[in-house]
Parts: sequence; C-alpha cells; structure tokens
Amino acid sequence: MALVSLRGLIVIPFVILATLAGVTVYTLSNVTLSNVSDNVGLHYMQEVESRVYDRVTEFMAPLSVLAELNRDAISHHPEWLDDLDMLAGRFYEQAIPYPYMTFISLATASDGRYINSTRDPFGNASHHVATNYTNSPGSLEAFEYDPYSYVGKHIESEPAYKNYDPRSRPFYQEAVQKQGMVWSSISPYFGYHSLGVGLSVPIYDQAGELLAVTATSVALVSLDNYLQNIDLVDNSYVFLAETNGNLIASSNTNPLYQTIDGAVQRVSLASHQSPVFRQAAKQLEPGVHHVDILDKGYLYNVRAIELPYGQTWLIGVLIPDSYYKGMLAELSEGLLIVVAAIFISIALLGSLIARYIGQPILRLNSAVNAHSLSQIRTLPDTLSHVKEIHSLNQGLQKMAGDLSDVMQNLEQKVAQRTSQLKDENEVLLEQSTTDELTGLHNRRGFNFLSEQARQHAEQHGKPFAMVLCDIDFFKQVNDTHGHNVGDEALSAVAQVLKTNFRESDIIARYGGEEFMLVIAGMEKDELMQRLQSVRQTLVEQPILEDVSVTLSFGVTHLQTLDGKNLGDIIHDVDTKLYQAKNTGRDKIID
Ligand SMILES: Nc1nc2c(ncn2[C@@H]2O[C@H](COP(=O)(O)OP(=O)(O)OP(=O)(O)O)[C@@H](O)[C@H]2O)c(=O)[nH]1
Repeated sequence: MALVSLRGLIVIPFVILATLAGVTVYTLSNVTLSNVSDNVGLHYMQEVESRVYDRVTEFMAPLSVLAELNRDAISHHPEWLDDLDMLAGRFYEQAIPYPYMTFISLATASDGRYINSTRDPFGNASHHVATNYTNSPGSLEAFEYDPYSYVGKHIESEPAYKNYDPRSRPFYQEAVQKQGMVWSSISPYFGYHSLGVGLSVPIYDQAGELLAVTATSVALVSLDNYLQNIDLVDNSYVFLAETNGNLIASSNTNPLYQTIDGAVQRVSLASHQSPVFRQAAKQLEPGVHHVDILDKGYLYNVRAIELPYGQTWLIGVLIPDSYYKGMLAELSEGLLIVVAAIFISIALLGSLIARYIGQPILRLNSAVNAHSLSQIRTLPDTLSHVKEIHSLNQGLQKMAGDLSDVMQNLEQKVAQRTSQLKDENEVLLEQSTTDELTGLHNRRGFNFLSEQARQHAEQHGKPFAMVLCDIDFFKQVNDTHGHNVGDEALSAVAQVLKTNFRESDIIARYGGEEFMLVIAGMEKDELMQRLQSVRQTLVEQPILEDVSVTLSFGVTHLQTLDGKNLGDIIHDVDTKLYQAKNTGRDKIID
C-alpha cells in the first residue's frame, strides 16, 4: 500500500482547493468585469449621446414652437397683417433668447410684403429687422429694432435686395404646396460660414383663405461647435447627420460642405476624410454596433432624433475598445493580485496547519523510530495543542516510562542473577578443580594451573621444579585398616605436603595415592630440604597410632626451563618415581 505523508495530505488538497478557488474567482470576476466594462463603455457612449440628443432637441425646439405660435396667432388675427411693423417687432423680440435664431419671417400672400428678424449667428452684425415695404416698395432693407415703432432707423451698411418677392422663394412655395409645416433643406447661409435649416408654414384665416407664410430658421454652426467641444475620451467621435448620411455637425473639425464652381456640396459620412466616419456610414441603423477601423475596435451607437414634422436626424457616437478594455485590464490586474493573495494565504494557511499538526507527529514518529525510550521520554509534555496528538504524546510517554521501569527492574534482576551465577560458577569451578577428599587441586586443577606456572617461570627466568610422589604400599593400608583409614591417610599426607610448602606452590592429587607438586622460583636445595621435611614429618607424626606411611619421590628441578614442556617434565618425574619404587621405595630420586 502506498504511503502518503501527513504534510502532503494536508498541503496538497489546500493547494488544489486554493488553485480551483483562485481560477474560479478569477474567471467569474473576469467575465463579470468584462460585462461591467462593456456596460461602462455602453453607458458612457449613451451618456454622450443623451447629452447630444438633449442639446439638439433643445436647440431645435424654438423653430417649431415659434412657427406654430405665430401661425396660430396670426390665423386668429388676420388684421395684424395690416401692420407688419408690429409683427417685425414681435419676431425680433421672440428671437432675443436664441442667439442662433437667424430668421423669423413672414410673407403676405396677397401682396408679397415681407418682414423678418435677422440675427448674425456669429454675433458680428447687429440683431435687426428687415422689411421690403418701408423705404422703397419691393426693396428688402435692414432696420434697427425700435421698441416704440418696431421698425427703427435704416441700417445703411446692410445690403438691400431689390425686387424681393418672398413668394418666389422656396420656403414660401414649399409651405404653400404642402399646406402645412415644411422643413427646408439644410444648406449654407449666404454670407455666413454655417449650415442652416428652417421651418415654414402657411397661415390661413378662419375661412381657410391663405393669408401668409411664416418661417423660422436656425444656424447649425452652434451644434457643430458643441460637438467639437464636447469632452470625450481620446479617439472618440460624435456626429450628427441626416438619414442620408449628410453631416450636420461633428466632433471633427473638417468642413461640413464645400463650394465647387459656385455649387454647394455637402460632406457626407461616406465621403468624409476620416476613415472612422467613412466606416460609420456603412452602418446607420439605430442601435449598438462593434466596428473595426484600421485594426482598432470601436463601440458604435446610432440613435435617431425624431424632430417634429417628420424630420429625423441621427446621432452617432464611436468610442474605442481600448477605453473600456484598458479599464478592464487595470481591474484584471488588481483582481489577479487579489486572487494571488488569496491563493498564497490559503496555501500558507494549509502549510501552517500541516506544520501545526505535522511537526509534532514527525517528532513523535522520529522518537518512536529511534527505538530509544529516552528519546520518547524527553519529548516535551506540551508537544502539541491538538487534543488527539497531545493525548498520543502523553500515552506514549507513559508507556515509555512504564517500559523503562520494567527494564530497569529486569536489568537489576539480571545483574543479581549474573552475580549469583558468577559465584556459583566460581564454586563449581572450585569444586571441579578440587579434590574432595584432600582439598588439594585435582587432576583438572593441576592441568589448569601447571602450564600457567611453567610459562610464568619461563618468562621470568625462575627455577622450575616438579615432584611426583606416591604412598608406598597403600593397598596394604586399605586392605589392613579399611578404606576409611586409607582415606584418612590420603588426607594426612596432603596436609603434610601443604604444611611443608608455600601457599603459591601447586600441590595436586595426581592419581589415587599419587601427588604432584609444581614449585616455581625455589632453589633445588630448599626443595630437597622441604621434601626431606615431609618425609621426616610422616615418620614423626603417624597417621593413626599404629599406622604410618612413607612416600617415594621423583624430582626434576630445572634452574632454567629452556623451552622444556610440561609433558617432558612429567615424563621425567614419572620415570624417576618409577625408579624410586623399583629401588626400595621411601626415597627421593632426582
Ligand atoms: N582408601 C583409598 N584407597 C585408594 C584410593 N585410591 C586408590 N586407592 C587404593 O590404592 C591402592 C594402590 O595400590 P597399588 O597400585 O597396588 O600400589 P601400592 O599398594 O601402594 O604399592 P606400591 O605403590 O607399589 O608401593 C589400591 O588398593 C587402591 O584401591 C582412595 O581414594 N582411597
């Protein structure tokens, strides 16, 4: 089974979750932001368009309002046509609030008299009135406005138009023909660099008889100025056009018409110098469009302005994608930072949790795997504040403590037992190397000690001697006095030997009634004296009252060992003992 590390188990899911959360949040937010930015773009565009819409409708409103007002008033007061001066004054006063109201005029149907309020749209010339009946009949001339007589002083500087019959002018004829309110075509004013547009309407009396035609006209240069000065984001465009695409006003400073060979030619969107307007011309349907112009994307909105009396104009607004997409990029960047911060925080949190849980477990793990109770016991009591890990630590420590006590007990018991065994071993060794009857070394004890003594003497250059002695006629002792007495004799001989030799000398019971002595570091004379003393003692101190024994000796004394081994020496003493036995016993052969 594959093993998973605790840290991996915690950190990996955290990292996966953080990534999933981050990607989801980022994607959703980006989609939302994208929508928001599209809406912001759209909203901005519609905001601009609304401002233009309001401006245009407000600007154009007086045309129809005044034309209707004058039509209705005069229709009910045909007698006013008898005093056109008063009407000239009325028109002048009506025009005062509207700086771009170039003309408010009236022409009588019966005799072609004509009056107007005339205003220079650029404000250079005075606002005045003009009539064609005051100075000389049929001559259209300019007069100052006079609050009392309305038609005041003649203005000499203004040109006069001879034989001016308004009834031949398009404004009059079109209105009469239509028998109602009619828009003039948009065209430049004579003498002013501005397009103008007008409304004219026939006035009938209550019986339906044509009395006159009244008209209003406005200079459109104001709208052009307005669009040129409107505050727009970079690379944005606004235009006002007729439904046929002819421009009325635009944010672009290019001229709106040209005069070629005396003929006026309006500039249309399609023929405009700007590629943006040319592209816009291809899509004049009201609504929102996305267009690409010279590799740049634009949001493009077209809105229709329905003016009174069937006139429709179009407002077009184009804003570059970069405006709102740039905003999106900025927001996305911010979002990315937020998402990254969330991701890092979650991963960090996972890491901390893994560390908080994992670290103590790793310590527990390494202490347990070190197979050392002391490592477990030296773990801090507050290894972790996690309840389960804390309890595991406490449990392990308790277990390690108990185990440690048990082991200590065991060690003491083992030590005790080992010491006992050692003592027993020593006793056993002692027993196994000691002759039970005499308390001397037995044959095994002799073998164990004699070689050591030989080596020691050889190393230290000491004299080395071996003596093999045997009780003479011992069989007879047994046979005569019994085996117990034989045993006592053996013990007595052993005691005599011990008494006559040193503690350091090795005295062993070598066979049934044979004794072997290993004497190191003793001169031969001394040795011989001691042996004689043994013989003497046995004579002087009988074993029992009537039982005494003698010994035969084979002796080899070497002043230096010179590499001689025990086997050779034993063989030598054995031979000498044999000689002693064969030559009368109770003697020492050396
Ligand atoms: N009581 C007693 N007798 C022993 C013991 N070990 C050996 N013997 C006896 O010692 C006697 C030795 O006899 P032999 O070998 O014939 O020698 P010997 O009678 O001493 O004669 P020589 O050595 O030739 O002088 C035997 O009768 C053994 O039974 C012992 O531990 N106790």
